[in-house]
Amino acid sequence: MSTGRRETWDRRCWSEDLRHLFHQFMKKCEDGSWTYISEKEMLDLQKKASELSFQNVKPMKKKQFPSTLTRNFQEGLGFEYAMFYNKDERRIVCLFQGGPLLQGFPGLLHGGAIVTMVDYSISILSTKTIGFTMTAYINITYKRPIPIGSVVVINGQVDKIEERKVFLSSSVHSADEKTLYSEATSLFVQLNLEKSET
Ligand SMILES: CCCCCCCC(=O)SCCNC(=O)CCNC(=O)[C@H](O)C(C)(C)COP(=O)(O)OP(=O)(O)OC[C@H]1O[C@@H](n2cnc3c(N)ncnc32)[C@H](O)[C@@H]1OP(=O)(O)O
Repeated sequence: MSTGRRETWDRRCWSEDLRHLFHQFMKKCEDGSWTYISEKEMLDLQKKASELSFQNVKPMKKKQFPSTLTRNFQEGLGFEYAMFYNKDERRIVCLFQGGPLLQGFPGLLHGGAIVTMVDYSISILSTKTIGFTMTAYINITYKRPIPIGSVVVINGQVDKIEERKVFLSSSVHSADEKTLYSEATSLFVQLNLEKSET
């Protein structure tokens, strides 16, 4: 099934900064330490998630699952991002450019949009680390406001795994790494599908 979106490097709405960082990370993928998480992989994850049955939620009918929140905006107006995964280091990097529909204070990104992108990035990391998980909590500290249209780098890492619990920390920096915008700590819990199906 098509996402209706082209792969990221085709997007005209990307700023020069985002394109530059994207190509830097694609270079890091050449030795296999990092992998780019493609639109197809994102879509496959979303599709698999839609087929799960847990907490009395019935699986969705095949071919009737919507995109995740972050892909439901017209190109350039909402969440523009690309993610890279480092399996050995249990890390994820999300290059993120927030568009005008994500505005809070005039000219600045809404805090809800920022935490959405952080949460989604680390949910991909925790899911790739131990299987499907949900956010139990995410504690975010906003240190500096993020201008609409600027490019930020979200770094997420797994700090600790205790059975079904994955503890993660994350940060949001400017592309030049000089400004720390936000920091977060979070717990994701692996879905207990057996328990929820009973
Ligand atoms: C592929 C697409 C992915 C996109 C996902 C994007 C990320 C999201 O938006 S997820 C949506 C937001 N999150 C939610 O809606 C989750 C709502 N909460 C829940 O459903 C449940 O509380 C859930 C699944 C987190 C945990 O429930 P359950 O599986 O029954 O676990 P439960 O047995 O209660 O707890 C397991 C362990 O976690 C701990 N735990 C659970 N919640 C918390 C919490 N909030 N704080 C601290 N510890 C917690 C428990 O204490 C327990 O620890 P231990 O094993 O040491 O005793």
